[in-house]
Amino acid sequence: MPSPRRNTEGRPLGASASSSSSSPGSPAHGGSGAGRFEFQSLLSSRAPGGDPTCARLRASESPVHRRGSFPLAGTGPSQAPPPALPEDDRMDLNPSFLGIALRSLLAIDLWLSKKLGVCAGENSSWGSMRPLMKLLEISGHGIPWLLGTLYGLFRSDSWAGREVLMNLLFALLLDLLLVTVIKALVRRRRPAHNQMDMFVTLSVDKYSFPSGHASRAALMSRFILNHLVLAIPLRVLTVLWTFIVGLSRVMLGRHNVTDVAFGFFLGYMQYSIVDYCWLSPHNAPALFVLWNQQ
Ligand SMILES: CC(C)=CCC/C(C)=C/CC/C(C)=C/COP(=O)(O)O
Repeated sequence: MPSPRRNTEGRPLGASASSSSSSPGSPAHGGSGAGRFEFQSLLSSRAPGGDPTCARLRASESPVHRRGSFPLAGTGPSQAPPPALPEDDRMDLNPSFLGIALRSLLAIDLWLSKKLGVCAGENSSWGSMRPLMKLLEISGHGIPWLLGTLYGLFRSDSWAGREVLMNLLFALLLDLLLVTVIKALVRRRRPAHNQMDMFVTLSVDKYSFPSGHASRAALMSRFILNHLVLAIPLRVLTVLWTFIVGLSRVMLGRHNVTDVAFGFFLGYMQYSIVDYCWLSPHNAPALFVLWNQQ
């Protein structure tokens, strides 16, 4: 029986290096061809009256299969059809609309975050603004807020003041806990252009989702607006500070935009939890007993 003709690398002719599995830019590798194919396949299987089986059949005719999985197939009518793909592969070729939307959002997020990361290094286009951004970083850091609250708590001589500060402490600890848990679960790496030169971090702070600074800023600002009587300009400044802290995280290259957006959402929701569980000498007398004894 004649053996198949081979090229100089010993591969059967028709099975070139670029056709085995995937190469950058090839459809199987997620190049533009693959994107187009996936989208067409998705449309045909979702169209009214569209037949998902047909979509799958079209998938088996795709360049991914011809070029990647079956290098010698398709050269004559007598050859057996290629074996069906495993279920997982078909799902990859035919992602849900939600999958495409999420991937697009992620791509926009990465692109925008990189564009906005203008203070990520000394040599970046706005590198001279880096010290100011780092000042904003310290203004939203957990340590000054925790130390300031503890100091206020021990110096306060009014019951109302102690109650507010006790809840502020609870809010800060809750924020630290939730951000740590989510970072450890999601494990999204910080952007590649970030320089890891942050002041006092926890081990989970190598992860970026969600932004702890953004959540703390949103939480603190809602707390302050609800519990301090401030003149309008100071209220505006408080809200402005929150947004500037969030923006500075992206400009410093510490975070992607979605990390900060989710951080704001988280901080906003955390205030609702704190407000709902508001600690007072009536519902948590043990916490206030320290001052009763003074
Ligand atoms: C009581 C205790 C464990 C305090 C630790 C305070 C601390 C080191 C907080 C970390 C703050 C920080 C660097 C957060 C990271 O913020 P991202 O905006 O970069 O996520």
